[in-house]
Amino acid sequence: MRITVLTGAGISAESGLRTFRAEDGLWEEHRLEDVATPEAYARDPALVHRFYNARRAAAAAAQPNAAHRALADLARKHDVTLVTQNVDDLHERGGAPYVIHMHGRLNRALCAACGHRWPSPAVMDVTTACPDCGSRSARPDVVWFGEMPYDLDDITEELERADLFAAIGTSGNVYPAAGFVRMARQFRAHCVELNLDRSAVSSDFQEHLTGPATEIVPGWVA
Ligand SMILES: CC(C)NC(=O)[C@H](Cc1c[nH]c2ccccc12)NC(=O)[C@H](CCCC/N=C(/NCCC(=O)O)S[C@H]1O[C@H](COP(=O)(O)OP(=O)(O)OC[C@H]2O[C@@H](n3cnc4c(N)ncnc43)[C@H](O)[C@@H]2O)[C@@H](O)[C@H]1O)NC(=O)OCc1ccccc1
Repeated sequence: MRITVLTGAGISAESGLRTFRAEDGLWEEHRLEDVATPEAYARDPALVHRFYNARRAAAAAAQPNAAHRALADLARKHDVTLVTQNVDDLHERGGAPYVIHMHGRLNRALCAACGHRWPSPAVMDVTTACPDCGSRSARPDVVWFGEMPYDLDDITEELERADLFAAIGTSGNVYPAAGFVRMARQFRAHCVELNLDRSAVSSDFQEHLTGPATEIVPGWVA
């Protein structure tokens, strides 16, 4: 059985990482366009660095939970492609052998001048230099709004050959990720949504498991 799994911020919520749209969500005190767009970075790189330094520290202090570990088990037993919108590394620390980070990673830096990538220092700021070209235009290696997500060709290929597509802890508001369920349906995959509550694309799924990820994901995997 070929399984493609898409995860969002909800799977890391019980590890203490804030989601985006909840009342105490990340976007509460920060306007998305002020911290997660290339324009924001050009306008006020110091603010953007502070935002991602805080998230990098929170992710480093967090521990993978039972949902992360259950997906690692699933990946050891089945032909699983694990795609995440999350920029934390809790899937890997939960034992997942391979993870597609379609929106990038907090623990990697990207040189906006030469494109070089390297393991991110815990704290970055406007003086952080690229170890390759020396220019001081280091940014977090995350995909900002208006930028092309990573590995879309590989993801599309997996969606086309999936027998089962599962979305876990995602609100279905951000594209192209929110459109994956429709692509999987087109290729006759069975689609299941695992979430605390309904999402913006719940009607596209044939099956719904509702509850906290640490409770419903291990049960679904078993
Ligand atoms: C706001 C939205 C309308 N805008 C977009 O979607 C835009 C524009 C757009 C493109 N196509 C469209 C079509 C229609 C409308 C708009 C668009 N998309 C883009 O700009 C994308 C780039 C988007 C990526 C931006 N970067 C992120 N992250 C990295 C940075 C960072 O993290 O700072 S997005 C970021 O927000 C999203 C947050 O969503 P979720 O993860 O779902 O989190 P959320 O808080 O919303 O929901 C949490 C869910 O969990 C549940 N939950 C909570 N606790 C638990 C719990 N305990 N257990 C279980 N579930 C739980 C909740 O109930 C809830 O349902 C994630 O994707 C996350 O990565 N790029 C692009 O389109 O490029 C060109 C292109 C063109 C053609 C083809 C390809 C590309």
